[in-house]
Amino acid sequence: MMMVHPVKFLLSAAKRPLTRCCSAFVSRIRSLNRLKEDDDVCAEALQHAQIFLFHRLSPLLQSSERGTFRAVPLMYSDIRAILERLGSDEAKLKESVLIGCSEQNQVQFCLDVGELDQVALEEALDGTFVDLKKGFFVLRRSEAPLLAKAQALLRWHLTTGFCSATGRPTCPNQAGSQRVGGGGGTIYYPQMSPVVIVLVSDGKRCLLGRQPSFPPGMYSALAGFCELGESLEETVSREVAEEVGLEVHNISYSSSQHWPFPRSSLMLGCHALVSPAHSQVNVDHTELEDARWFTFHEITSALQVKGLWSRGHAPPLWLPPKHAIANRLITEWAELQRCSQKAD
Ligand SMILES: NC(=O)C1=CN([C@@H]2O[C@H](COP(=O)(O)OP(=O)(O)OC[C@H]3O[C@@H](n4cnc5c(N)ncnc54)[C@H](OP(=O)(O)O)[C@@H]3O)[C@@H](O)[C@H]2O)C=CC1
Ligand SMILES: [Mg+2]
Repeated sequence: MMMVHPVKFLLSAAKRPLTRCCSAFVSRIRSLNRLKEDDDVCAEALQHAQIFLFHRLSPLLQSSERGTFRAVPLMYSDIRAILERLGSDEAKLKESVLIGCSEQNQVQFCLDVGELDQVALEEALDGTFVDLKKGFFVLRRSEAPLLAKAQALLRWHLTTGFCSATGRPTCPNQAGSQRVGGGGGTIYYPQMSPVVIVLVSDGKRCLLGRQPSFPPGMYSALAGFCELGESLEETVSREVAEEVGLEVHNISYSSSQHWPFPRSSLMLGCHALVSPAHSQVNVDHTELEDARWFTFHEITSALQVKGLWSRGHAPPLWLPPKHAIANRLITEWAELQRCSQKAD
């Protein structure tokens, strides 16, 4: 198995002095920003960083206990040796893209080696390149967002090699946080799509819908892409009206999440109410296979379902896994119901 050296890139590589009173978090953020701004400092950091390898956008994973996967961070020198063995060279490592910095001050990059032989790489690295759609839900919750971010950035680089206006090549900075060129010196930044996801309640029940592509029995909160010119509240109102024919009020923001499927989205999680007198659902079947109201009892039972079930023993309702913001919204709603039932 490939050894990962415990070398840490000390943030002192960022030479700009930081104010003494900075918290560790602020120091980390500012140092990361410096790496995005200064190609030389970033190239130096790369030599001591953890690098997560991808093959055609599938991350390198190792299976661990109880059917889970874990990410495999490698060091620069390890990857250089493997690249040389497989007929590539150190220059490839320059394509690495900065993705973050751990709490232990370990700078983290990712690199796609999709042009190299997958089987030979997997043998050399003692791991498997796993489709993120499969790997995401069995990765540790601390690792899944990092690999999702890495895949999003790598995909963006793969698809923005040329300027859409001039057709000329664009060139990344060393951190891979932007691409410049295309003839006019235009700077291109990674793009993502804002999406609202809303848990609608009538005070006693919550409304969930399912798309034909969902696994059997799975229902989730309603979601939809923001249109240009809309506020968060306007998107929530429009999506609920379009998909289930209801008018919502009391929209409140809960939290957000980067979501990698099918492409990078910023999921903006909300709660909203409908009046119990106007809660008759009218589903648009071009968008949803079904949508219906669920009671507190149905939701709390579904939240207790753990892991996968055997064929023939599927629960009546299956909710999105804990990695998904939909699960967080449903859990928040159930908690609120529990509190208000206690207060009654
Ligand atoms: N993390 C979580 O908990 C959850 C995440 N989600 C995610 O939310 C996202 C949106 O939900 P969904 O109900 O599908 O959205 P919508 O209800 O907006 O419907 C999707 C359709 O909108 C069109 N569309 C409009 N703008 C875009 C855009 N920028 N990118 C892609 N398609 C666009 C596409 O139609 P066409 O191709 O016909 O033009 C697409 O098929 C999904 O990607 C889904 O993965 C959903 C539920 C839970
Ligand atoms: Mg939708």
